[in-house]
Amino acid sequence: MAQPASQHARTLFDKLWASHQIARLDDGRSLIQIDRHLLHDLSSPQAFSGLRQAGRTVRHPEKTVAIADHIVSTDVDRSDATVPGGTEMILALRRNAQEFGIRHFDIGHPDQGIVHVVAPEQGLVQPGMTLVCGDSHTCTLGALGAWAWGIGTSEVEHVLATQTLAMQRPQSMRLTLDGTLAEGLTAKDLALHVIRSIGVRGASVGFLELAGPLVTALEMEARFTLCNMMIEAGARAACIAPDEVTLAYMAAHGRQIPKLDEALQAWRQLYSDPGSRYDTELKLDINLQSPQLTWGTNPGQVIGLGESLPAPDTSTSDSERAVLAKAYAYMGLRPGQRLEGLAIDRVFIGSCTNGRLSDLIAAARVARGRKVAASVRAMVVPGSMTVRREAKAMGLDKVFLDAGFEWRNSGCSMCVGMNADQVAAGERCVATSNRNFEGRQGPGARTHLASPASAAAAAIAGVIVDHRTLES
Ligand SMILES: CC(C)[C@H](C(=O)O)[C@@H](O)C(=O)O
Ligand code: SF4
Repeated sequence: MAQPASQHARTLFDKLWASHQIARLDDGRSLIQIDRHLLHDLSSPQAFSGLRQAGRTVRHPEKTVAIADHIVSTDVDRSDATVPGGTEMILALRRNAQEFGIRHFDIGHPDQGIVHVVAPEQGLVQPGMTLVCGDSHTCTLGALGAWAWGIGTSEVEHVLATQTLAMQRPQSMRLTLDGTLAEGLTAKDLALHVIRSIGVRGASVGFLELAGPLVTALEMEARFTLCNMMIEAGARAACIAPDEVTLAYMAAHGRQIPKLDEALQAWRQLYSDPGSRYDTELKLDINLQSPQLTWGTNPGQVIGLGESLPAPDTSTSDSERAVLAKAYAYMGLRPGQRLEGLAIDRVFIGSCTNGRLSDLIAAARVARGRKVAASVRAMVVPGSMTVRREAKAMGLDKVFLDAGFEWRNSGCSMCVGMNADQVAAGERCVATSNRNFEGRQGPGARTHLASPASAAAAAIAGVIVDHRTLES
């Protein structure tokens, strides 16, 4: 029988909740202190309009940071011009940041990029913080031991005005990952495999702690990738307790944090005490041997290379059958087929999932000295201009350009069909991003989510292929 949770043993979430709860409200909710608020071009203009209409102002501009990323052009000689309606939003964010005195990583800023890439790079996320942004992939930032989650537009307005949020204490869960990853597989393969295993609602909680040997073995950037994908399993926030890997990252990126040395010590207390229990506990024993890619239209429809696409069986319900049939029709695939050898048209390497330096290094390892297939248009979009600069200093720009990849400026780009970077209807794209929903990369676009190495290999081969057969 399971041991009852010890009275005093607290989970990481218990600690984060207790240290940010500033009041209990009569309706059963609690008022939570928000340490950092990130804004982007797409989800903030409406919130500012509401704020103005209510005659309010920004309570803590110094805790608020704005970043232009979703709608911006990624052309190397870009301006504010982008898709219809987009420029207005870029200008609105600029105006709002200026008027309320908010630091802004605008187009042209040397460190502009995707909000979830820029924030940790610039030391804007710290272990133990509460951090919110009007964006579901804010869960990425919990990799540093922060409680970071995505909020809606009315909540954005509330945080702007008060630097707090009223909320019910959310359900919490710990997912422990144990086992092995074969050589050449990455956090992206692991994340896709986890979502395949537990389903797109398998971790539908407000707070998910990721733990276990497979998690702690990951480098910091790989942890961002894993946490980033957990919203696709339903988790609003995903968090990894700070350890030496986290603290080394903070020592490098948090130099402007006052009393950093003391902070580094304090962050060591942010872990789940032995004997503490989450509302739900789940453990996966993983033995991953092949690259994982999505074949369908949600991030749980994943297959390992070497496997055949699933056919409905006797245990499949009618509604599941309908979902499968729709995904197959949209993707132009059939049960029993394999992904290897499937011809592709586009490759996208970037996004807040896999647009960091280590991702570009992994892709370049495959691309070096090779050529993108004539039938493929492939682009590399660094997650931030900082990443772009660092990659360039390593000569990666040259590797990609020589191979025939486009080497673009930073932004959300082809992860989301909201700027000029889109996949045409019927085209098949291998993408390192996190969502493969119908129309996500453009109406009728067919997306296969994959790791940077898998994406680079597909660009070279012109078909889906196991990158380990190419790597030099
Ligand atoms: C547009 C934005 C609000 C959205 C999100 O919430 O995640 C986007 O970033 C995404 O990845 O779908
Ligand atoms: S890169 Fe994609 S997932 Fe990330 S914030 Fe931008 S649109 Fe959302």
